[in-house]
Amino acid sequence: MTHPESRIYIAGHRGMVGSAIWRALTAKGYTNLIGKTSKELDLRNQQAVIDFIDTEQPDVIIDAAARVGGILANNENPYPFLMENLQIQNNLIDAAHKAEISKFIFLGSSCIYPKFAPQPLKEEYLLTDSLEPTNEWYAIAKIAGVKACEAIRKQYGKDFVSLMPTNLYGPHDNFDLKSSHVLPAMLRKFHEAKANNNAPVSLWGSGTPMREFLHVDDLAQAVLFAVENVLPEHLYNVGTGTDVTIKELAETIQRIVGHQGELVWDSSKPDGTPRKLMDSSKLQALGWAPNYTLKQGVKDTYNWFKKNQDYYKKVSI
Ligand SMILES: NC(=O)C1=CN([C@@H]2O[C@H](COP(=O)(O)OP(=O)(O)OC[C@H]3O[C@@H](n4cnc5c(N)ncnc54)[C@H](OP(=O)(O)O)[C@@H]3O)[C@@H](O)[C@H]2O)C=CC1
Ligand SMILES: C[C@H]1O[C@H](OP(=O)(O)OP(=O)(O)OC[C@H]2O[C@@H](n3cnc4c(=O)[nH]c(N)nc43)[C@H](O)[C@@H]2O)[C@@H](O)[C@@H](O)C1=O
Repeated sequence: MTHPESRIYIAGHRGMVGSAIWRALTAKGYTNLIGKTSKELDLRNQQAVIDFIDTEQPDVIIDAAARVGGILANNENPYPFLMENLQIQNNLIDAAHKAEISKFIFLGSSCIYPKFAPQPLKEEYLLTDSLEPTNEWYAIAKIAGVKACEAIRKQYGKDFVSLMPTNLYGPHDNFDLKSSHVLPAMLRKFHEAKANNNAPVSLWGSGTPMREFLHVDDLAQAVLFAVENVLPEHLYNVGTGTDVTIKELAETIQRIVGHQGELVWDSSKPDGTPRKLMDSSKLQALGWAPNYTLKQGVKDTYNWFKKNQDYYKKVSI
């Protein structure tokens, strides 16, 4: 069992997810959190990861480090999204296994499920059909991570568990317009267009795909739940259970930002998967539940965005 002095290593602690987990654990009284930037420890370097885990001997490892991006970044960078994610997670999982670390929490994504699987997506639909082509490279890496943790759990009885979040958003998101996900991209586009005399806003695809959005602080509570409990199965979906069309999302964000111009849909950009609503009832039955509504979450993120004008100007990948 974990306790406030447990040594917990959060890989990717500066990212949107890792920083939310750090906040949640700190608020709960955990005092021995360990974090390294990618400059200090490149997780693609196997020997460096082995040495680091051997030296630090954490009680728990949370893998929130990955090469992450929206639909276009995934589609245009298949090799790094496949290979860097395999390298990062393989190095962490294998070093943790060899150093006898007893608890490991792996973060995947809802894109691991087949493109046309029945909705809502249940954990058992994994590997029942083919993937969405815009992100199959990333999805295959994530599926390998789920399977590596499942294999260690099955063969050695260790508490290695995988959480599959739906599309996330919140403080410290990536607001770069080329590499970001849709929600931060819309916040920035509407904000800048409003300041530019309510200029038209160009959005990608048809607006008809549906997505489920979870505030990152709600995901962090799910990770905290997995830190503090031994979950009985190897794989859990983490979502709200509600989805919206991309057009509905645009209208919600447009209202919150107060933009009054036109919306233009750029059909040269991909739609991606038509729908990926998850069934998160397994984790909810154990006791986790989300708190934010989409409206509250978007308002919270927009406030954060306005206070951090320099942050979102970070360079693209
Ligand atoms: N964003 C989303 O909508 C979703 C995210 N997820 C999952 O959550 C996890 C975190 O995503 P998110 O927080 O959004 O991503 P971010 O891009 O915000 O953060 C990723 C983190 O990974 C670290 N990292 C990347 N490459 C390396 C490397 N070679 N060595 C060491 N560290 C590295 C970065 O460290 P540094 O800052 O030091 O460079 C960064 O802090 C990922 O596993 C992702 O798949 C799942 C579903 C949806
Ligand atoms: C989390 C998840 O994230 C990715 O999958 P995705 O959900 O398709 O990603 P997305 O957020 O970028 O787009 C969602 C929808 O929104 C539309 N859209 C409109 N206008 C903009 C826009 O301005 N930017 C972006 N990025 N999308 C836009 C866009 O065309 C698409 O229809 C994968 O990386 C995958 O690997 C993964 O795990």
